[in-house]
Amino acid sequence: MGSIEPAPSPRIRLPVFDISEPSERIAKQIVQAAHSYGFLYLDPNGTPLTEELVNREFELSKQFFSSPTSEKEHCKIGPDNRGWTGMHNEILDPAKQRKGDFKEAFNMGEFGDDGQPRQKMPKRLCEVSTLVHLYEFEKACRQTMHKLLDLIGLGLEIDGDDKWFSSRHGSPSGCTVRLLHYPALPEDTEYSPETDVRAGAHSDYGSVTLLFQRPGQPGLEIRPPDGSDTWSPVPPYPQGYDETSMPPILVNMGDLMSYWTNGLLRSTVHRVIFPKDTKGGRDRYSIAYFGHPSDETELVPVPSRLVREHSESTKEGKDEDQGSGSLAHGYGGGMTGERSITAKQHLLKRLNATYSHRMNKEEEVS
Ligand SMILES: O=C(O)CCC(=O)C(=O)O
Ligand SMILES: [Fe+2]
Repeated sequence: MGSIEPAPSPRIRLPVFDISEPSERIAKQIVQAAHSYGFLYLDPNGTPLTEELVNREFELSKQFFSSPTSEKEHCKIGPDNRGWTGMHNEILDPAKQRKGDFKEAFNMGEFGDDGQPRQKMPKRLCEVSTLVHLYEFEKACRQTMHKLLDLIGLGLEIDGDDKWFSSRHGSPSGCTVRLLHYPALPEDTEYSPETDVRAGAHSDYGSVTLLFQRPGQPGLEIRPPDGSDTWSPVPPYPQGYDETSMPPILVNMGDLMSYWTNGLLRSTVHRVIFPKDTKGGRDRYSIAYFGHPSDETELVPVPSRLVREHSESTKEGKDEDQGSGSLAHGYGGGMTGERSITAKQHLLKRLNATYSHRMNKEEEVS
């Protein structure tokens, strides 16, 4: 008898928000989506992230990843979480994966106020006009994050401070632009779709993540809100979206946002798989902007009636696990036990966990 096909993934319809005219109504809807799904789409309209800016970032990403391994190795990732990490070097869900993620990535930390990078940059990304662009892209991501955070603050009815979140997202911080490349699998490669994945199940560490996807390069899946042990695809274009323009920006809440709101905002577990129909025959490129609060921000409870009410209603509940792949959401049990760690301590804690799973071997990028 042939093998049994896994049950089809339930489709969920994430809302798309146009924030060109921010309002209380939109703010409430964003908070609702961040609570229910932990994920939502942003129409680039109303953000400084133009098609030109995003396309250029992807072009540079392609150029960098196509450079020889020896060049990329000059900028190998270190404990500061900046630089290049090669194929199978990270394993995001060690309990489930047979081998490391089928991906390579390049992390860029914050640029200085002078527009210069604070890390060793690869040859391909060193030209003056390239650095100017990379700085502009990072700035546009930061501005978009601030606008989104102000809407989240408004939707959460934060006591007397419209900029509660954004004023806590300055510099220095762990904010990172991450270029990602998931190479196509050669035709005859043996792989098992459930254990060999492009990025294992995980939740993000920071406050909010912006994710840029490319047309025709699907693969991202999230745990559905009902907590079931299935996966729902999050395609580059949501249903009914005008596919002649660039894909909307995907936003998700990270562990820190969940921690800060005692789980009111959901840090949803997600993964990236090889598309089932093309048998992994196509490369996927994506770009993530991981938003983090300023390093010294103390993670005291968010002063919001809604967060307080949520905390009351879940007081009886148990602490949740931290980012396990089998859960619908990540680290949400923030307000119990010891508190008041800083954003930097929070990030280091999570990075240390990842580092113990990073394999310190020489990588070959095929
Ligand atoms: O490539 C993607 O779609 C997602 C990447 C991701 O989830 C991550 O790097 O945290
Ligand atoms: Fe992620």
